Amino acid sequence: MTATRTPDPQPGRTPSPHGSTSSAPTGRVVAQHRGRWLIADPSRPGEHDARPAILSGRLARDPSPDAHPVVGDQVALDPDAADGLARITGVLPRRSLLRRGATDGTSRQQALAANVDVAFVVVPADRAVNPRRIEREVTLVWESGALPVVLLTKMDLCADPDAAVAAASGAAAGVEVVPISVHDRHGLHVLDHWLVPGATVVLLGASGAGKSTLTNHLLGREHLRTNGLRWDGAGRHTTTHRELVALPGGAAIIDTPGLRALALWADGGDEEATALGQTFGDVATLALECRFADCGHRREPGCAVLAAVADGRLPADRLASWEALGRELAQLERRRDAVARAAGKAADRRGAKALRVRVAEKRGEG
Ligand SMILES: Nc1nc2c(ncn2[C@@H]2O[C@H](COP(=O)(O)OP(=O)(O)OP(=O)(O)O)[C@@H](O)[C@H]2O)c(=O)[nH]1
Ligand SMILES: [Zn+2]
Repeated sequence: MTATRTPDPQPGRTPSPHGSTSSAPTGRVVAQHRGRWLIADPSRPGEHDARPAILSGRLARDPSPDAHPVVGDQVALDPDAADGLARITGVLPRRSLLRRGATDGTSRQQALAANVDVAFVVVPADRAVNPRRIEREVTLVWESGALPVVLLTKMDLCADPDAAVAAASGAAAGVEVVPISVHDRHGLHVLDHWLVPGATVVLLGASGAGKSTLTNHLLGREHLRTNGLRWDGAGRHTTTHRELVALPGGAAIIDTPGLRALALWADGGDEEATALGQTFGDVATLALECRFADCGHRREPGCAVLAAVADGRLPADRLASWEALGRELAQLERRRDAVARAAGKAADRRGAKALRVRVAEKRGEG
């Protein structure tokens, strides 16, 4: 990723959600809290000078999934409300959208962060690398439209660095794997590659993986001391958590509760097949060699996937994981709320595809 993007629209003048040019002011959602959204000037992402806003009546009544803004969104504003509180009138087209599936067994989803460019999948190397978890998280990131990058953390505590890198690389075909240690300051400069001005990043990963340690390193001490988010003019602050925060070099990081450990969510259509195929490129490539185009890779004659398992080229666990994630995605797809299917998805999907094409081009260049 060598080209520097300028994702933020020019302050004050951006395409409206409907594509026409509008002079409505815009801003970026840096935090969301009990019916209030904290909006920053798009030219200065981060918590500084952010101001509170609520949804316009029309937007508040919009029932379509993903209609309401989340952290990272670019929004159109009506600044002229009589009570001095800005109204969010619309959400501008998204480059990506990270969602988490419902934890209650329904097909309800929750959008967590928008316009994320790069998701660092944080994997601790002080213990055995878990390829199944990497497969899941990388698939979810591809699905969102962001670019996944695997960070192997705590390399200073890693017993067998080569084996850890090999295990992580094997789980995420085609995804860059970066070994780092915040403790030793090892490998951290490599992250500058993605932390370009205007980029938005998130860290995903299990508890204890090293996300906070890395976030604090990236933010620097200065930011930690002034971590309060302003919600009103009365000097009240919330200090419970960070949301979207500007990094010293001009990138921004989104760190919200619930984003760190995501359940898989399928977007429907061909998207999940694409995301799965990107994570499991090796299996997908093998499957092209199966005798039958609709091979289920169970007991079919001439199955290239089973042949690869039999002679050790493909770990049986990886095949099982591919099948399990495929089943999970198919099940989510079946349970999906019909409303969600119909409403508001097309624009999202086009955005995700466009970004994926850009990412693919960039990876091809590099
Ligand atoms: N030796 C060493 N320890 C590290 C490194 N990075 C993080 N740790 C330690 O690993 C532990 C977990 O790190 P955290 O940053 O709290 O992990 P987390 O992913 O934020 O965990 P949650 O907040 O539970 O999601 C802490 O004790 C850190 O000090 C590193 O590079 N080297
Ligand atoms: Zn097969």
